[in-house]
Amino acid sequence: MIKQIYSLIQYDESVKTMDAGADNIGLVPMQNGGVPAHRVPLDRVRKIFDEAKRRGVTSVAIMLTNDPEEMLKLGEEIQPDILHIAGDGYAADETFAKRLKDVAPHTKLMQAVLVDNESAIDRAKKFEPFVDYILLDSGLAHDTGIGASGQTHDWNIDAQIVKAVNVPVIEAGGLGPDNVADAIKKIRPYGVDSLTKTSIKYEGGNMEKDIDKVRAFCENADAAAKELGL
Ligand SMILES: O=C(O)c1ccccc1NCC(=O)[C@H](O)[C@H](O)COP(=O)(O)O
Repeated sequence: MIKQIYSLIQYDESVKTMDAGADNIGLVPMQNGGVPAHRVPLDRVRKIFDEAKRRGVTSVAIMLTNDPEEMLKLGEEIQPDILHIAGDGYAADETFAKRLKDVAPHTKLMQAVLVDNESAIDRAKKFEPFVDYILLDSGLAHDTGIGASGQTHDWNIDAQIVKAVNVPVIEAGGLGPDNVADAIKKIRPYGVDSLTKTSIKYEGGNMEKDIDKVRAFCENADAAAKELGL
């Protein structure tokens, strides 16, 4: 079971998050979009992703800009393991996937799908031919994009999507140590993601990871997956 932990800002918390069991770590490289306090300067992104690579942890660059040219430029500059499109104004298409391969040949593409009703099943299927991962999420966040809401959604729809698409699915939206095992049992995803419920949030959008919660999230996810033989 892949445990994906967002959104890292500082180098030290990134190291502690990897020590606590994260398989994928995600952050928002400096861009025109997203919560200003979450944006990470590119020199720090490189330092964090270099450390992830050294440990065999997967690096994810979260795209909240709605400009595909800016996404491709960031992909080329950073060469992350995964580029995750999470904005609500632009979704990947076949042309984007090909252009990303040209500029970042080893970077996989993850597309967020907003699960608001059953039409999400067809929307997820549309991405299947050209993305490497689908992330199912709640939203919309009050400030931007799909996600970071801390809210769950209808898991029955997610379970249908996991069966309907032939792409690894990461489950997101309101997951924390308390409910990650239930989500895995109900949905049987490839991976699980957490932001709000494994973070301490401060005024002005500042936040840091709560490492005890990150560790509990990873342990509970692994225990549920083991119980199910996943
Ligand atoms: O990572 C961010 O800063 C972010 C900001 C605005 C929208 C989405 C963002 N991240 C996308 C993610 O995939 C989150 O981890 C996912 O939405 C889960 O969030 P939560 O429900 O808060 O656990």
